[in-house]
Amino acid sequence: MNTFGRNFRVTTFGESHGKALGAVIDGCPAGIALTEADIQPCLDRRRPGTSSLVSPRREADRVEILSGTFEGVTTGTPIALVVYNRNQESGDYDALRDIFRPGHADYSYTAKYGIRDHRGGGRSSGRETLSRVAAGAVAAKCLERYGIGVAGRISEIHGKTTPEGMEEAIRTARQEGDSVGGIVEVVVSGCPAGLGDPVFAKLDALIAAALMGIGAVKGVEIGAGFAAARMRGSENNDPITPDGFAGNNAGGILGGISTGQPIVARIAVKPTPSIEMEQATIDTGGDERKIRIGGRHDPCIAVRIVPVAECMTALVILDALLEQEKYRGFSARKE
Ligand SMILES: Cc1cc2nc3c(=O)[nH]c(=O)nc-3n(C[C@H](O)[C@H](O)[C@H](O)COP(=O)(O)O)c2cc1C
Ligand SMILES: C=C(O[C@@H]1CC(C(=O)O)=C[C@@H](OP(=O)(O)O)[C@H]1O)C(=O)O
Repeated sequence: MNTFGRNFRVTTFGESHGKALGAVIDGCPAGIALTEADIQPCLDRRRPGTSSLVSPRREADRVEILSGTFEGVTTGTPIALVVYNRNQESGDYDALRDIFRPGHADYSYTAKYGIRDHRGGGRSSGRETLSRVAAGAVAAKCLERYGIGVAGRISEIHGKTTPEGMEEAIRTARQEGDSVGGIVEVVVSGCPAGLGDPVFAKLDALIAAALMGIGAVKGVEIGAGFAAARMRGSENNDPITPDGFAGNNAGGILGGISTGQPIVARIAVKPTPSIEMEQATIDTGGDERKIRIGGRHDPCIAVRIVPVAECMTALVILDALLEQEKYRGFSARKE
């Protein structure tokens, strides 16, 4: 499955070491002002090679809009977005052709397809997320019309919560040929009450699926999340007052439907699987092997995942908003 969403439908294509990656959006409302300049800043925040704390792969990640706009405005037809790969250096992966990297998707990918593009993980590469960010930037532009914003931040790296502590944890891990994980928080502001379904397509379920669908995300919590399991009802319930909710343990969602409060989601991001430190694994023939992984890798994916998490959340919120407009539009016509 390479398509996401019910109304604002996004199909992504491409591989990390192929010719290009991109997205096709079907269902974008017409009349939204949209040029590459609306998308590029999001891609710039995600791209590798921007500091010593991220993968040194040098990619400009310039986006081109191929279709779906006329004179800088969306036409309601499919929007195709493309970014060409320029700095693959696929030779880094020659030694990994027949070896499964622990923690990456090599083993399970082979189990599923029986064939694997070993260069950079192919479709399972974190680079695929540039396609979602490009599409998410368009969603965020649409959400501006409704006064809805999505903002993410790193709240923790390897247990450290100060900027200095986080940076040191990453640098130390990298020096030791290792990697670290972290926690990223995403907040949706300005979201109206009433988005999401009471069953199945609950807004929290959709957000969790969207965020868990990003590589390296191993946990999602909404509002108080796992901490709620250690509270009493009297502590966890957000009192309702004539002026609104006093507290937001619910994270802006009750019964799968937005309450109008900020929507708060947090994700647990695992340490980068490709590390230089020696690891035990097997090759495609099932024989024991020891590997040290070279090439260009992120020492901490949490650093780069922030715009990806924001964009996936924006896609969910816009999709839910368009869904809600169907209901509201229908009942308005009945009146
Ligand atoms: C933005 C981003 C950057 C990533 N960078 C790397 C990397 O440099 N090296 C690596 O081994 N994995 C990296 N990953 C993680 C792998 O893509 C991911 O762990 C792998 O696909 C296995 O999927 P899973 O962790 O969800 O099980 C990155 C993921 C994201 C989202
Ligand atoms: C290139 C990006 O991140 C890549 C994500 C990634 C992986 O295995 O997920 C592995 C590395 O790429 P490669 O070894 O294929 O050059 C990272 O640099 C990007 O996000 O744009």
